[in-house]
Amino acid sequence: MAAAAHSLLHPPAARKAPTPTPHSPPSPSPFLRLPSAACPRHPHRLRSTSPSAAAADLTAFPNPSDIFPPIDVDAATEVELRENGFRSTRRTKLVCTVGPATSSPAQLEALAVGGMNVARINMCHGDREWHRAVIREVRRLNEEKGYAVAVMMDTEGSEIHMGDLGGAASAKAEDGEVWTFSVRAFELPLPERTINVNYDGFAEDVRVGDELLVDGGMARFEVIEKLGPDVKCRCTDPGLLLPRANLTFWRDGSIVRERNAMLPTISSKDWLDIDFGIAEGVDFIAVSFVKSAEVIKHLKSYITAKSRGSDIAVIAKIESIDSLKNLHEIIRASDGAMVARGDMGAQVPLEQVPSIQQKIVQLCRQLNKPVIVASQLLESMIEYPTPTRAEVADVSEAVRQRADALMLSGESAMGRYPEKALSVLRSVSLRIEKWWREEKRHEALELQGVSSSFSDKVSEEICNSAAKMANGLGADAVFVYTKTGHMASLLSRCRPDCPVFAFTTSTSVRRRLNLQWGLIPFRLSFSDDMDSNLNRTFSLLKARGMIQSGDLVIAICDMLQSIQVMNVP
Ligand SMILES: Nc1ncnc2c1ncn2[C@@H]1O[C@H](COP(=O)(O)OP(=O)(O)OP(=O)(O)O)[C@@H](O)[C@H]1O
Ligand SMILES: CC(=O)C(=O)O
Ligand SMILES: [K+]
Ligand SMILES: [Mg+2]
Repeated sequence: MAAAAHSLLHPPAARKAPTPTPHSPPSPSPFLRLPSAACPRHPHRLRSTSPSAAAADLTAFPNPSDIFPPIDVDAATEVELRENGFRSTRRTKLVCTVGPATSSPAQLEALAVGGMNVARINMCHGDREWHRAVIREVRRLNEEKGYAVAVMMDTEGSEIHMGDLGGAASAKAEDGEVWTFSVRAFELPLPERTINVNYDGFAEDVRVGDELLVDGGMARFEVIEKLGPDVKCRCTDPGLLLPRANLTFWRDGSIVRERNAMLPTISSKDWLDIDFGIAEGVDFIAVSFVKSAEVIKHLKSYITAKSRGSDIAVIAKIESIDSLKNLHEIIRASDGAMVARGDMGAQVPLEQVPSIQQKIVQLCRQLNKPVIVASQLLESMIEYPTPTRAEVADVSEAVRQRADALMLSGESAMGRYPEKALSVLRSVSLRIEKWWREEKRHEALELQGVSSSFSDKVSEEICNSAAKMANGLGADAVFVYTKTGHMASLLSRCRPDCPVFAFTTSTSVRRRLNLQWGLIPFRLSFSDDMDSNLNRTFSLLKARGMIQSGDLVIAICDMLQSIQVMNVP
């Protein structure tokens, strides 16, 4: 299949919502007694008419609820597959923080069309009703329009931060101005140049002469006087103060961690938010300011007990010095990690952030955990319609490191150009991935074994071999039939040259696979008869224009420890 040329920063014309497949409507199978050939939930999706597919449906899956719809893939991905061919589909996944700029149904749909794989909501901002409305709208889009956008809830955590500025969108601190940072509760409106601080011990812990950094240095103050609960500070680096911005204080060149180091990673408010997330069925919970593996293990067992079967993935946000000390254990205990460069850059010298990013990305790959690179990737696009060259280079570097996902924060939450920012991530990812495939494919990362049990080791070896064969033979795709998603993630870990079509029976596994590099997750019911699975998949995908006769496919499966190589008939 010809790869369409993707021009940097000039993505193809904005795509419309998917249109009906251009096939003539098939006649309904006599066995299935369907009212029409169209899927009732997704009327634009036509069912396959191939006799072999119908026969496979009938023999392996007699329950009609398993058959509706026979195969399901994210609508935006389907358009991309049909337009560009699957060799050039995007491998790097995209996470968008949803905020006031993107919370309406139309804005959310525009992000889904633009390739958002995961919608992130940040519990630092907004109230639960607001977040509930966003989660439900994403679910509705998935149900009614055929997208497969997953939802990630990000906890507030209990680090020190400012209050909400009495409702103002931002405040400007100018050089030399004196501001009051206070732990008092104020009546609204807030007195002028006053900032509320959420941590009760703040006024006791800081000392005159300390430096106070807002958002890791977006504005800087010097503590000049302490008056009971009030701390007077002079602005030494002017900047914009945003609601609930993070605060750190520094003494003699290092960050001060007094009693606030003892604050729990998951606060009582966070636990309530987590209950809310479980009840709303989010796919991922990202835990802010993780310090140890214990908190991740605790949360995972809490989720298991509370959510009875539905598995929510726990993502460890690496954004503090403590998390760096315990990096291996934390990542091992988690289902994935986020390089949260915003707060990280407030805790370690900025020049260390790039090497820390690279280290975390590589470690996650070794340990087979998806990793998200987050914060300020396209910061200038909060205000401007094009990124800086340096931002494009930063995005390129994260793609080149082969991180699983890139994340937009303020760019999509409250910026002026959320869709443009997303399209920049998309086109830079596509361009760098293509360049990598063409030029850099020999710079492979030496992967060590990650499995402990014998059967997992077998799965891992099969995935390694399948990926190697796919590269060696120039295969068009690897197909993996997986109930839990585990084999799909092992394949993704190999970062093969071709995309991985991951077929799974469960919608929640399918949404979780959305975060992993190079996977195109499909929901499909399948049996342990691989020949019938393959025939059925080929005819379903061919009917939808997603594969063609002659395409070379390598197929593996959870249940059978074999590798098949075949051309699509
Ligand atoms: N739900 C929301 N309601 C209002 N504003 C929001 C919301 N979500 C995000 N924002 C705005 O977008 C900005 C960037 O969002 P983001 O989630 O990246 O915040 P952050 O403070 O950088 O992240 P974190 O708190 O996880 O470190 C926030 O500072 C806030 O101004
Ligand atoms: C995303 C986030 O929490 C950070 O960068 O700090
Ligand atoms: K957060
Ligand atoms: Mg943070």
